Amino acid sequence: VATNLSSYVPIHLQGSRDTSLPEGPIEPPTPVSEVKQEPYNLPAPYEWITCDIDSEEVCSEVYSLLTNNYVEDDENMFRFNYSKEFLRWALRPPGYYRSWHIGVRVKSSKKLVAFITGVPARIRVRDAVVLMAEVNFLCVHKKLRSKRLAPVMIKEVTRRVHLENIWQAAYTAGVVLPTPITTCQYWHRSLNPKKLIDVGFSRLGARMTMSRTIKLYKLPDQTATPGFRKMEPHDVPAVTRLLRNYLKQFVVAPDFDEDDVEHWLLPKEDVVDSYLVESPETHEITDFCSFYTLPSSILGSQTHSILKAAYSYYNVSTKTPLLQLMNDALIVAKKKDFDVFNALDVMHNETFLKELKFGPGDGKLHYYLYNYRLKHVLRSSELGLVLL
Ligand SMILES: COc1cccc(CC(=N)NC(=O)c2cccnc2OC2CCNCC2)c1
Repeated sequence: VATNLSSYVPIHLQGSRDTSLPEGPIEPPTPVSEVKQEPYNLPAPYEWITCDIDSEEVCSEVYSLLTNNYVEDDENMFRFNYSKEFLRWALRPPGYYRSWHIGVRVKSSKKLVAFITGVPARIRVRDAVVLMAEVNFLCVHKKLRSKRLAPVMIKEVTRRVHLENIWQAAYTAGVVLPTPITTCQYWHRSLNPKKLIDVGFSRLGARMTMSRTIKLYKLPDQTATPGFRKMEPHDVPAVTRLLRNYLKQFVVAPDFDEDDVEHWLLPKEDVVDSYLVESPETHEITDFCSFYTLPSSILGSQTHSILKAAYSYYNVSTKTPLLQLMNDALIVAKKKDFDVFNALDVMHNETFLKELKFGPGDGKLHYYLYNYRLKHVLRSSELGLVLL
């Protein structure tokens, strides 16, 4: 029988799609003593500066650099506007290294013109818990673009991570680089549709009036779930158990302990909100939802300057349907005057997105692991990691 040659699989590859490199670290660690001890060279006018984010002055410089030069949407209408409180939270988790908060400044003027950060995180990949750096906030001043600063900053943060005997990293990007472990679609749920249309974030639907649109997105005044309340410090052990158990089902997920949960998930005003469901009968904590606060500057509007956005963080549903839990999250976000609630199609989010009237965003967020090989690209629903 003539075989269709295009479907021919060489004998040594039959049985499994890829028998070459196993899943796991690609390059083995080297002794820390063999890591380059001195910083990489910068172009002449610039120098490295380790940013002490605790310092009000330095934090303000970092805030201003990001506010004016960090990531914009594809149509350059919005720019992320991380607050100083948010940056201090994001950059000082348990075990953080000040040396991983890396700035570049002009030698003469001392002006901060670029930034990149890492924070340590225990990330589980299938059954392996790996200590990694989460790399974020890579930013070069608009006037210094294509001076090849970004590649040397990435090398420098990698060098400083290696000096702490850490050999893997995780990061996201809106652009495709070699090789995403997964690609997520982002979704938006209007909370203040009139403002979103006024500033050009959303458009009035066909055959839709403004009043019809406002009605479409209207939410109840009160949450629906009995026992739904803000998370409090005494809830940390129970939330840790609940979250660890839930995250087990995902291929890649943080390996949170109680110190991590206390830092990343206890409510912090204008930074992170977290709620849980405590059963009125048994007082057992059965469900959890959280979102972080990341406003965006509105670049071309006379009437508004800030878009107040909530970003879905970690959600756990064991008794309350996820749909109802997330609708309660929308209700509290609306009451806190957020304009929009954003979510990626990670974990089980796709089960509620359409039904809760999220609309697809116009871009994708790609996730990457440095120096760790996965045999197959993941479905976004296999991902249990949300980066800031
Ligand atoms: C609305 O204002 C924006 C300002 C800048 C960029 C974008 C589009 C965009 N790039 N959005 C996302 O990356 C995104 C969409 C939904 C959920 N998380 C997201 O990104 C997070 C995680 C990665 N670091 C930035 C924040 C929107």
